[in-house]
Amino acid sequence: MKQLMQSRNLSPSRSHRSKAAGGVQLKELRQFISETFEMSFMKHLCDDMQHQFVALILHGSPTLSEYILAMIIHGKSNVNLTSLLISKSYVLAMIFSLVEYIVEIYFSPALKEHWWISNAGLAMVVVGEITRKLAIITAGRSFTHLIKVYHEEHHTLVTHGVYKYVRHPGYSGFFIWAVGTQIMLCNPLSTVAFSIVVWKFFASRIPYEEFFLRQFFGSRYDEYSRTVPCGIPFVS
Ligand SMILES: C[S@@+](CC[C@H](N)C(=O)[O-])C[C@H]1O[C@@H](n2cnc3c(N)ncnc32)[C@H](O)[C@@H]1O
Repeated sequence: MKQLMQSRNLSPSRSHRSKAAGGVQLKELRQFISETFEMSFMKHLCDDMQHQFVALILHGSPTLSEYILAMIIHGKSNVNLTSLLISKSYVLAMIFSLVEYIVEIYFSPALKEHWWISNAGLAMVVVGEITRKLAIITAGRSFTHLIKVYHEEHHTLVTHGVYKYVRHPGYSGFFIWAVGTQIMLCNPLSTVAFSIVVWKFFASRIPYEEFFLRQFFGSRYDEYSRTVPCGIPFVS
């Protein structure tokens, strides 16, 4: 900044030398402040574009790796983009999060500089991602992206590994990951919105999924659900 001021002949000693030149100096000073503000905004935007790029990778890589994993487990012909639940609401949520991020970076860049909050969000993203991937690998062919409403021969009840601790580790992982992405971006509105929307989605999906699991596995599933918690807060 000192260099920039010197290059524009705006060092304080020089600016106070002549009262006559004061008007011109003031004009230049105003211009300098506005340029500096623009530069600092551009700098924030550039820094945060890197931040967004990381966020984009953190959004994209789980989806891509899940797609590859699903192809390995279920076979290429049984997997397509709709089976990965990339819905209109999901895309809208991502756009909302991006808009919130850009608006806040413009009007309140300091909001995005709480690094401990951002790092806590990153930790949630990693924990969520590992939990979900463990669930997919543990359940193997029993983990289908669309809820099974007919029992198939290969569909066995999974109660080991991560399923020993929670009944829906795939959903717990997704929930932690989704909220974590918004905490990582220091997006307060999207953090609340993602928590509510993702929670509501699972709160209605889980009873439906468990209705069929009870039909397929009867008393074994009853016993399992009695002893193992759901894995989504306030859903029993
Ligand atoms: C998207 S997967 C999600 C699995 C599980 N809800 C989770 O969060 O890890 C949905 C499919 O998994 C099956 N599923 C869920 N829990 C299961 C379990 N414990 N054993 C076997 N299949 C299960 C359901 O029948 C459904 O077709």
